[in-house]
Amino acid sequence: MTQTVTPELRQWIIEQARAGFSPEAVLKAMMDVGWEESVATEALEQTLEQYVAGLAPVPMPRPDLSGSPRAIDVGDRVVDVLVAMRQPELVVFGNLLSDDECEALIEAARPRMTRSLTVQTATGGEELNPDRTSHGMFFRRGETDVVARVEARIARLLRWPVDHGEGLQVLHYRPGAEYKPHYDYFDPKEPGTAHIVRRGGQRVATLVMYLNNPLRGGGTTFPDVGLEVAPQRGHAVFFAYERPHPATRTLHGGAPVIEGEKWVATKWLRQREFA
Ligand SMILES: O=C(O)CCC(=O)C(=O)O
Ligand SMILES: [Fe+2]
Repeated sequence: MTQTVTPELRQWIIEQARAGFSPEAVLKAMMDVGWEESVATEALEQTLEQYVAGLAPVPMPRPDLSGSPRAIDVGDRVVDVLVAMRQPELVVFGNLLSDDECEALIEAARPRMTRSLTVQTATGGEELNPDRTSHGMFFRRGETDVVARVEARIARLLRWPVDHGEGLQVLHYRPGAEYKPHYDYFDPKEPGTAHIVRRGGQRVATLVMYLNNPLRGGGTTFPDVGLEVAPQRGHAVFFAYERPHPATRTLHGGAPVIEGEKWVATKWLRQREFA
């Protein structure tokens, strides 16, 4: 006797998937009530494929690169698109910040710099990290006029609300200082992550803005793809990670500064409002 796959069965399969059951578990449940393995497998594959294809894409911060623009007008400035990459999803921008804005950010940050800490996903606290020998500070969102202006510009460029962003972080590297390769998302396997993402959800994208010109060294490296972005005042590198997984190839680091010093401002974007 041939078995037919009804709309009710397809609906049931979708409900099981949405409840978090693995395809293997659903297959076993179907076979337990008498479905032939080949029919059940086919029904599962077809139904889930159609279901996933019909899902709305997850909204993400990203610039509008449709039509391959050479530059993007964000209202108060025309930002150059210098490099765009798919894997990792990455864009290098030129002319995002004016020299005056870079200077103002450095001067407002300078008196508040302390040795950089990293969020410790094991506990949800913060720790001194030997892989990170820069000094840093955080601005509150909108803390100064320049901060507010830059944040509003980023929101228009990346089409992501200001309130979904963390406060701007400023980092200062002296010769020899570096930030070893790391991911910016919070590792889902670490016990502290659940607590961290309660506020604003995961990090889904990063914008590193260069505030000065180191003489040598200090690029932002992406070891998985052998890419190094030169730190050039007013430029920025954007990269996005739709899920917190190494497959996004967003492993990156701040290469050691060889000569001169390096100042950057980092904006991390969250899934939801970061209150
Ligand atoms: O300094 C850099 O180039 C990278 C900074 C960075 O990775 C970060 O702030 O998360
Ligand atoms: Fe980073």
